[in-house]
Amino acid sequence: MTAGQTATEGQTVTVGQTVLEADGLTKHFPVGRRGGRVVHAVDDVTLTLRRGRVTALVGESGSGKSTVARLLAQLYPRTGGDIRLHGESVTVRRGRRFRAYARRVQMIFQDPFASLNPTHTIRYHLTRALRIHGNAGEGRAGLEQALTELLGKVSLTPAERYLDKYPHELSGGQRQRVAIARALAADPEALLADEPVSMLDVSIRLGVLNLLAELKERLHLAVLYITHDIASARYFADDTLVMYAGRMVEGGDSESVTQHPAHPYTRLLIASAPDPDRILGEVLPEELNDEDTGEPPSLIAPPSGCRFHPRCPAAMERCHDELPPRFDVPDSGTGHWAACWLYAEPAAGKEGDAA
Ligand SMILES: Nc1ncnc2c1ncn2[C@@H]1O[C@H](COP(=O)(O)OP(=O)(O)OP(=O)(O)O)[C@@H](O)[C@H]1O
Repeated sequence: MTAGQTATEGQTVTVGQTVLEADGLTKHFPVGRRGGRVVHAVDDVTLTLRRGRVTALVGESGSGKSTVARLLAQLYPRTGGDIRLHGESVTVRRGRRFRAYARRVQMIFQDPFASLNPTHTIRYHLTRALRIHGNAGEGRAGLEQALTELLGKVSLTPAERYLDKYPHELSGGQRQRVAIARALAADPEALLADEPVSMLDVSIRLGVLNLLAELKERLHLAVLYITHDIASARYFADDTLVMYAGRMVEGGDSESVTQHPAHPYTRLLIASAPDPDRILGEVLPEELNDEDTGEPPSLIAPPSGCRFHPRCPAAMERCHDELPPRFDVPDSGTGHWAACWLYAEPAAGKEGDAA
C-alpha cells in the first residue's frame, strides 16, 4: 500500500480519488401548461467529489442546491451536461442499473422523519436496505451482525436498544443517524447530504456533523454537504462551492473561500451569517456592511450577464450582459476561483470599467 492509500472494508482506497463528477450540469423545469417557460434551477454546474473529502455546496434557499444533489443521485433527468462515476458517463432512471448506481451514490435528506416510514421499525428499514444492496449477510445471524455493525457506525449502541423502536420513539438526531445508517447499508462511495442538520435542534447538530466527518475519515466517503450555513462549511468541509441563482459563483478550499471570500455574493453571505465567531478574516467593502436590500432573482427570467449583478455593489457595465467565466483568485489558496469580472486579467478588462 502506498502513501494516501488505506484499507477499508477489505478494499484498497486512494484518498482523494475522484468518485463523482458533474460537468456543465443543467436542469430547467417546465412551468405552466403551455410549453416554453422554464425555471432555470441549475445552469452549467461543474464539480468533483473525491474520496475522503467533504465538499460543501452553499447558497440561499432556491439557489439550486437540492436540485444539484437530486441530479447527482439520478432522481431527476437532466436538461444538459454530464455526470461521471469513476470517469464514466452515467444516465440511469430505474431498475437494476439505477440500483447499481445507488449502491455507490447514496443520498440523505433534510427531514429524517419524512424519509422514514412511521409504521415500520428501525429493524425493518435497515434490513430492507441491507437486502436491496446485497449486504444482509448469511442467515439470521449474519443479518443480526450486519444490523449491529450498521448501528455501530452511526454510534447508536447497543443496537438492541434501537432496532425494535419506531421512528417517533427516537429523537430527531437519532432519526437522522438511522437515515445515515440506512444510506450506509449500501456501502456507498459517495454520500449526498442535503441539509442534513437544518431540521435538527441546534444542540444536536454538531454531533451529527461530527459523525459525518468521522465517516468520511473512517470509510473514506466522498461527501457532498449541502447547506445555507457557510460558517458550518468552514468548520466541516474540505472544499466549498458557492451557488447563486442556479449558477456556481465561487469555489476552492474551505479556508480560502470562507476566510478570503472573493465573489461579492460570498462576502454578502458571510456578512449575513449568524456566526458569533466572525469567520471573515478581512475587511468588507463598506457597501456590504449595510443591510442587504436585494432579493434572489426570478429563475424564470434570470438576469442577463452575471446573475448577481442587480444586487452587487461592485457591478460594472460588462456584468450586465457578459457572463463571467471562472477566474483564479490571486494571492489565495491554489484552486480558489470566482466567476466574477473583478478577477479578470487586466488585459481582458475593458477600458473604463471600474468597480
Ligand atoms: N420540481 C420542480 N418544478 C419546478 N420548479 C422547481 C422544482 N424543484 C425545484 N424548483 C425550483 O428550482 C429552483 C431551485 O430549487 P432548489 O430546491 O434546488 O433550491 P435549494 O437551493 O435547494 O433551496 P432550499 O434550500 O430551499 O431547498 C427554485 O426556484 C425552485 O422553486
